[in-house]
Amino acid sequence: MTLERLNEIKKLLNEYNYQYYVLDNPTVSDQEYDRLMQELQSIEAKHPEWITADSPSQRVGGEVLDGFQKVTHQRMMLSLGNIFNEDELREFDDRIREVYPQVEYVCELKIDGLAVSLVYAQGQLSYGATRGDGTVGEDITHNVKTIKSIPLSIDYQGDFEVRGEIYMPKKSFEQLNQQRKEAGEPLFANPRNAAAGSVRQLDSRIAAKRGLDAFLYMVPTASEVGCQTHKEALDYIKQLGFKTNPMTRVCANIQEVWQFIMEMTEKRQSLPYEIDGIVIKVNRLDWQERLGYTAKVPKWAIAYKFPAEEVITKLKDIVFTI
Ligand SMILES: NC(=O)c1cc2c(=O)c3cc(F)ccc3oc2nc1N
Repeated sequence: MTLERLNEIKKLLNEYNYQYYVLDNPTVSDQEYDRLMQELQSIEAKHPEWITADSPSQRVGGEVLDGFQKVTHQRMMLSLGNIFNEDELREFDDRIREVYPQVEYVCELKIDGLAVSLVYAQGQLSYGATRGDGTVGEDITHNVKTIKSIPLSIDYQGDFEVRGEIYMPKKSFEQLNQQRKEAGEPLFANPRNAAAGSVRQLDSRIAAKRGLDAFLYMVPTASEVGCQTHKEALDYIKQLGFKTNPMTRVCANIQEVWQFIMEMTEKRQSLPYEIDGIVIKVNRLDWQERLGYTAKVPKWAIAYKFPAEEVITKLKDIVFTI
């Protein structure tokens, strides 16, 4: 019966997507994947009433919108306060330790992309939205669906939101600018602009070809699903099938945080995606709540920003001339 075959193929392709795009560890050849996708699309062409929102065929894009809908975030999407050196990091730590003398942090790479909120209902992706002004963002669901590491359905039946960063890997960025150069089109200045320009495309077929990816890093209702710490929240969404960043590290104190920052400053150039800093978060979720927010930023997290590249080259020059 072709409906059984259809469901069997969907299960296979979703599994292959997960292995290839989330685990970065494909187990089948591209040919085998394409053959199955063609079989899926031919069955769906014959039986459009069998097409579901989470079918792998929905990833290739095809919707062309005439404008973006607005979405109001159930919880504000704030940005992070910035610090730029070790002294400011210690000041951040001092402020936290006034309330909690012993505090464990989680350090994450600060992916240089654009923030996204993914909302699921009854296990299906309901919508994806940009941060916008923190309260109202743009509905970019049609383009989010083309990002193959973002699951179209999850094994969680209640309402569920997860937030992260959509980014363009360096390789995709170089390929895209090479194509644009050959086509005589203006180049993107950096992967962040290219990612932002791609998710703002009204035609999802264009976004589908941009090689976008995403890391998820925040679960607003983590404590409601039984997580005590931010690290547990990250592990929770990972087991739901979301892509989380493998470099994340729990640090027992601010010395270990600074050690991580030094290590990542070295490793930064070799990463397959751009980062513009390190995000440091208090690990315990109840302490995050207690520490709270200012009008614009959380008090329990901070972004250490790397010095801009040109500054580094200038400093080298100065040292050289002296
Ligand atoms: N770019 C990032 O890789 C990244 C960004 C944020 C945020 O913007 C952010 C904003 C908040 F209000 C709270 C936590 C956050 O955590 C974050 N964690 C990250 N890893």
